[in-house]
Amino acid sequence: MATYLSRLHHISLHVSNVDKLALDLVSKFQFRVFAARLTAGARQLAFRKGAAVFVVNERPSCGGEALLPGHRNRRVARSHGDDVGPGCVGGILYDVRPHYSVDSACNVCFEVEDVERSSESLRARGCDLLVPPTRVRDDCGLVTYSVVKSVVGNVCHTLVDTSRYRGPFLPGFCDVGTGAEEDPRCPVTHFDHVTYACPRRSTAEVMRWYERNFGFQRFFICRNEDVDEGYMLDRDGIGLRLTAMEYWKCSETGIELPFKDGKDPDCKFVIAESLPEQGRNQVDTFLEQHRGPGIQHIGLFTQDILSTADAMANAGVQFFSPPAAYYTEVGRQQEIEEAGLDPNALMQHGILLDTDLRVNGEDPTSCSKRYLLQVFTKPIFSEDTFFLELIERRGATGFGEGNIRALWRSVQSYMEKDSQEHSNIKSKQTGQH
Ligand SMILES: O=C(O)C(=O)Cc1ccc(O)cc1
Ligand SMILES: [Fe+2]
Repeated sequence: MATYLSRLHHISLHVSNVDKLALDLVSKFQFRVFAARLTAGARQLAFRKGAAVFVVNERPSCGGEALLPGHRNRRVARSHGDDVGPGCVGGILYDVRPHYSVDSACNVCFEVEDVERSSESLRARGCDLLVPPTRVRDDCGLVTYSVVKSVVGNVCHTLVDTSRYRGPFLPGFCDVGTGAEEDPRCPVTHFDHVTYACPRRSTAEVMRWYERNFGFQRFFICRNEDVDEGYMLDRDGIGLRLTAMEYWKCSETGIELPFKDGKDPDCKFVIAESLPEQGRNQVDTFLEQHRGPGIQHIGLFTQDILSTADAMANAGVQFFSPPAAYYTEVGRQQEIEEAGLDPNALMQHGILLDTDLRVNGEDPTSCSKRYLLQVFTKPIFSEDTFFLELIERRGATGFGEGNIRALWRSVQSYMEKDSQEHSNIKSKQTGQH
């Protein structure tokens, strides 16, 4: 039996400069820092927007962790079944310190009911358990966690059971909430999806790993998608294979969940692989600059993409725009207006609209339109690697073909046209560090 994941708990990023990313998350992306763990050997900050939580960890800039104070303590912390008082632990908690030379989003942490049982069954299935079940406690209670290595590049999954913990986040983190209200202009509620960039011909193995170990289920992005090949975009300059999976179906769990309609918002996982025919592309660039497969982007679900993009852009977030012709294509203005939106407002921030026509029930003459609105931010680290996406779903639950093409083009045209200028800027930035 695969391990049952209750929900996504947080996603962690490992960066060389926590302060820079913290500033971006707070001042540009409107996240709020709410918990921190600052010890001699670890800097870990937690940021929240709705149910979307990022933990930002500082990675050593050189030499690896042997140089860090607290290293010996960390070993003690990791022995099976130890109770760890977080005050005495210098090293990083709830994750492994990645031996990685570039900034990276590389841990998707899941809440599970029984860390010990889940870890044991993952180990029995041949998974690489990087941290065995470990208990951490403070005045607010107890948490158990373990860390398992994913089959995708440097990605790991922390499994955590917080059912016996009452504090603001996790033991060892102190509350640094400022008490500020959420910005109503940015109604981001949760992580919508995580997209992996993977090498050619690796999708099937990745899918099998997640099916077998976490019970993920494949879902089709498009009706004409091939079961074995996935959704292939291999014409018009696009060379992309996409395959999508979700980690559970709400309807099948039969469990009462705390969200509004009784369903936790589920986070989907998308595997992106580049196809060779159309030349070098954004997935190849990711693999090269990230130095291996990993999380390429994360979709933030917003209830209002226009006001979110507007507020974020005013705060300095840069978005990719599709080629200008996108908004003047035949029928596009009408499509946007029919969705009750202003074409100029969408164009201002490069927001894309996809329409999905659904037959209502048995009656083929009764159709309703479902809309999907998306925009990609420019990469948030100094390499052309990880970025965020805003996504608003008005009834549409999957991904739209039109938007995937336009998203692809919006990134591709930036990479191609600006490659020279961009690499100059990047080398200047790197020089400044
Ligand atoms: O549509 C989405 O949100 C996707 O995540 C699909 C996608 C994946 C990778 C790309 O480089 C471009 C588009
Ligand atoms: Fe996406």
